[in-house]
Amino acid sequence: MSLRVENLTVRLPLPNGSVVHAASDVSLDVPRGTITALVGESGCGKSILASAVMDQLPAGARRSGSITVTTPQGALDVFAGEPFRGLHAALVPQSAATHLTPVRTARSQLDETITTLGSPRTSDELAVRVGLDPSALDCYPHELSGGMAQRVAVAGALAGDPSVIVADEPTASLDRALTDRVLGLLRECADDGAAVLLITHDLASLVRTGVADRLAVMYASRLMETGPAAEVFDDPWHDYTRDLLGALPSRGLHPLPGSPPQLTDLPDDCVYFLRRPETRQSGGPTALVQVGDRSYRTLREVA
Ligand SMILES: Nc1ncnc2c1ncn2[C@@H]1O[C@H](COP(=O)(O)OP(=O)(O)OP(=O)(O)O)[C@@H](O)[C@H]1O
Ligand code: NI
Repeated sequence: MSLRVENLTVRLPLPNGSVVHAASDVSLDVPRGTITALVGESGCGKSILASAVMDQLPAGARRSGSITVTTPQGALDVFAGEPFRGLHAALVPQSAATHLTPVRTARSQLDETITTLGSPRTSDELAVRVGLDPSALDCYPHELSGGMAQRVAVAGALAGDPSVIVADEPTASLDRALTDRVLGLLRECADDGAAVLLITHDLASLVRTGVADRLAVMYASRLMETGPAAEVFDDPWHDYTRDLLGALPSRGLHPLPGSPPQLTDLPDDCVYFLRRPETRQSGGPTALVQVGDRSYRTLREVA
């Protein structure tokens, strides 16, 4: 019941000949019973990592490395071509509204998921699990509020009792109260034994709810820092993490300098220094260095 990403590199060739560096040597462990939050600015590669975990990379993607989902029945290589989606690993999509078909009730869509997966669950049982009155399932998606639709999507993800849950911006369109409910739901899934990868750029909610056990910070296709969430929030080691946290309203709303880089044909060097020349940190090949249960990407000092 865990997720292990090892040395995952994903390259997306574009028609114009350039190549998007969507993930570069990413290694990440999400043990059972825990939530790891993957954060970073728009376009840094978070959703590509989610797609890789679900073996749903865009056509033409080149990848190396491995992703293993450990289930009660054993370890499963997600790139081996065996069916596993929904059963061993499930995705909670960003927008339930676009995920659900408008012409059928929530119940009929949930029932279809249950049947396809051969799950012993019932749609009423799943509705209750996610805090929905079962009668809400008889609505069409447009009759549901954003928060209710999102809970239907979570119910669908839970239908197969997955060992691994990947939630890609599951609270993007929700207000604070509903955000906290959906995050609370993911917490319950983890407490029941799932390994949860929560992708979000809503750091404020993470700080407020304390829902994440661990934090992984991504920048320009690479992990910059990982560690216990509370420790990283209190004492970020990498400049990028520090700047990202400094942009929070509770920490002074200091905007990050510049804008995120294009991910086409990135150098092997660490690129955050390009946005922060005053840090006097140069590029040069970098590495993620492990110190206890934390890790951070090293930068070479300018001599
Ligand atoms: N199908 C695709 N073909 C080519 N490039 C893509 C494709 N999907 C994503 N990319 C590129 O890969 C990089 C990573 O994208 P990704 O969607 O993973 O970012 P993200 O961190 O999830 O951003 P956001 O927070 O906005 O969702 C971006 O540069 C994006 O433009
Ligand atoms: Ni994304």
